[in-house]
Amino acid sequence: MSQRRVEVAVRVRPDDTQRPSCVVLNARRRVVTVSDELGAHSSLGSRSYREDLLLDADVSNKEVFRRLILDKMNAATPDTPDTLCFLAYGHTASGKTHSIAGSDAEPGILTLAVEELLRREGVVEVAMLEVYMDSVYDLLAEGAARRIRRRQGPTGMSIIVESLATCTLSTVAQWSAVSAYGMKSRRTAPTERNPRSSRSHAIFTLKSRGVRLCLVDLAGSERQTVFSPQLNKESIAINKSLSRLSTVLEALSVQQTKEDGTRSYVNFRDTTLTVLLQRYLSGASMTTFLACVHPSLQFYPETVSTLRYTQRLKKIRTSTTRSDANDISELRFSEHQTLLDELTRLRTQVKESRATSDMLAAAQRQRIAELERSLHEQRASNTRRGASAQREGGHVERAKDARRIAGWLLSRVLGDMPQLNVGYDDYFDGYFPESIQVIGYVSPMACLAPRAARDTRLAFLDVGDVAIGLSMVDAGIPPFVRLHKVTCHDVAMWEGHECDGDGHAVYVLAFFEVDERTMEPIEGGGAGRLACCGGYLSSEPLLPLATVLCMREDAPDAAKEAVLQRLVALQGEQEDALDRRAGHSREASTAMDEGVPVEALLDRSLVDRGGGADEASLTSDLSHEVARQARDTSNIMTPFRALSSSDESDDTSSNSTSSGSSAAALHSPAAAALEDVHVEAETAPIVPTAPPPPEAAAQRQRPAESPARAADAPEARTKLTSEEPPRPTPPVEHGPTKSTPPEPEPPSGAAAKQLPQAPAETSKKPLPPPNIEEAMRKGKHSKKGKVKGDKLVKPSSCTCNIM
Ligand SMILES: Nc1ncnc2c1ncn2[C@@H]1O[C@H](COP(=O)(O)OP(=O)(O)OP(=O)(O)O)[C@@H](O)[C@H]1O
Repeated sequence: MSQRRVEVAVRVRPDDTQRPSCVVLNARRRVVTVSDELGAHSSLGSRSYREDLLLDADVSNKEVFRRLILDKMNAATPDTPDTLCFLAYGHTASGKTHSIAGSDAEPGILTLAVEELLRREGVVEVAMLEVYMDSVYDLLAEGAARRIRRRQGPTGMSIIVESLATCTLSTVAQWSAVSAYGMKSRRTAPTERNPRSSRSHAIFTLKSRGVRLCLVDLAGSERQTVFSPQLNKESIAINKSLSRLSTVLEALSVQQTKEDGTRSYVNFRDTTLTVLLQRYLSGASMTTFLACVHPSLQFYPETVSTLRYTQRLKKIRTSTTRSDANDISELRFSEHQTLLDELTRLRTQVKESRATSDMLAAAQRQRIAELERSLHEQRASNTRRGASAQREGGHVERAKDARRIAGWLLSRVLGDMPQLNVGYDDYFDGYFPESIQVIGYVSPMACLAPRAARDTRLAFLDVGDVAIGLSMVDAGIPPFVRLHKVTCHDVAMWEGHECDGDGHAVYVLAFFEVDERTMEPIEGGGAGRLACCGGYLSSEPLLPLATVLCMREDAPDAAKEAVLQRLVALQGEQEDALDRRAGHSREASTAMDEGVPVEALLDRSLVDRGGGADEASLTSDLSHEVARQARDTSNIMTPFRALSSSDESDDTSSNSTSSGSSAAALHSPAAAALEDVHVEAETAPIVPTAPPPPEAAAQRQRPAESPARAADAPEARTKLTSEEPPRPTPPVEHGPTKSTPPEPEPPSGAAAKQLPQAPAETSKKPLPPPNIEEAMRKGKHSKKGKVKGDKLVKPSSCTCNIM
């Protein structure tokens, strides 16, 4: 006996347009009214349609699933068809795909059905296909295998889709993977009304022991107003298949039972879609049509058309037919047993992998706790350090600014006196392969204290860019960065160096001291390990000790000079910003803006120091700061430690009159120069000076005095410095050769233009007495050669140290 097995539900999606609504639902009477109060589509007027079920815009997919599928699954009896079919129908952008496939935020009916079947039976078989331009494509197959053929089953009622891939699933995770793959394979395209409009009809089949489900996401009926050959072709195919479906439904709705008990003929063969849906519309299933509508007045004609369609569906009557035994969707008993076995095996696997992941999670939790503890400790120690810095010298921020400016002034001195950097340069040079040369570096002040010993507790990061390297001194680097070990010589593996215009590579390496609390070596061959040296992983933000610029040794000097000029220019920009903030004069940076060579900056800085009262007091502040930092090695930004006495016995024996790390740092050649700057700025009037008498030169070559001695004898220091000529650098003795002092090497290039040749011609402030001979006597021969024979010379490519 024929009966009604097609149910119709109307779902109104939320309105995303700013237009008035044209749909009113009367849930009690189950009537939808579509009205055009503004008369925009007056010819159609207001219509009412009675439906089986109404779902308004607040209803979720879960609720739709419960009311339209779950309730039927629960109410199934041996007399009802074992197949449930669910078709989403409606115009474009009305919410069909949202209902069936859902979104990341809201799972669709398909996922909810898979989860339910897995819960009930532990296993489910899934197939997905799409009908595109009247051809069938397997959504779970790849490449050419996607296009598949259909054929009539032996009884004529069923359709067999040949070689359709089916997946047997036992977990939700497996389903997630399968559905993501299948959905991605669907043909979609942006259209006028839907940025992800389905260009095909999709049919999803779920089979388990008791139930089989067919979910159909029909492509939306649409009118193309924008000309696009492809979209138009697709639209024609979509509208044609929907129109044939409509014809079939119309025929079914008026289908008569003949005298011999047979039913009048309905032609399903015109399109692939109707062929595939035949069994679901002919009594072998309980079928639900979900008519999706958009409430906006803009979609008034489409909404009326969809609801008219539903009226036809309500008239369809079918007689029950049983499933075709040869249908591919049939699960046979032996298969069932196999599936149960597989299910048991998979469940055991899941249990085991859960145990493993529990162990991993416990280890990770422990590691996180450790990291949090050390972070906490470090924060506490930073706070203590910050508080003591405030007690000592006032505001921390101001001290930082002063340090930067002081560092810059000092770099001008050192820029022209590379011999004072000898220990520092050698320190970094010692780490790199012969082919790589250090050409400049950016560092906080106290790092200038040379460290002769090769200390392997250093790590570096190739930051790839001079500007980034410069800003890192202040900003630091974020945590969880992999750093190279200092011994890493595999230059090809250093990341992302920049190249100058002529293709000369510039390596910008930020150096960090290895701290066991915040950095750990990466052991084993895991993915996090650097292939060249293994590397360290930092778990905390870090501030570099120094950022070192390197180039290939054989790069032309002009290229090296250009990189340094760029560094100087960048530093100038930073200094400008600081000046603006602090309200200082910009005069000091003018030279950099104009691109004056590094050598010339020394003179300009000395002239600046001879300026007005404000500058003099600034210089005095700065020189205090310089000296203070030379003593202070505890700052977080200056973790270079002082020279140990075993490393530098010569240094300490010749220079030191006190002990302890700060004293050691102070008596390095650079620190001696700093001390000189300090004393001079405090006491010396700035006067043009005469060339030094030989004794003064000899005096200048003596070891630097301790701060205590300097403070005790300001007169002597004043006298000494006032007698100092700024240039030329005196000859030095080196090694065993104690011959006649050679002539000082004349300055060359830009330096020759800028540096005074005779003291009488200049008003520049005299240079503090650097302890050059001491530095040279220490025998720190840079492999780049800062000493030639008995002569002290500038390196062929200048080294610039800028803070
Ligand atoms: N009930 C709803 N709740 C929230 N968002 C919805 C709802 N219905 C539809 N949408 C959203 O509207 C947009 C269009 O919906 P969807 O893609 O489902 O339309 P469609 O009817 O399948 O269109 P087409 O036929 O062009 O493929 C999507 O971004 C979707 O998330």
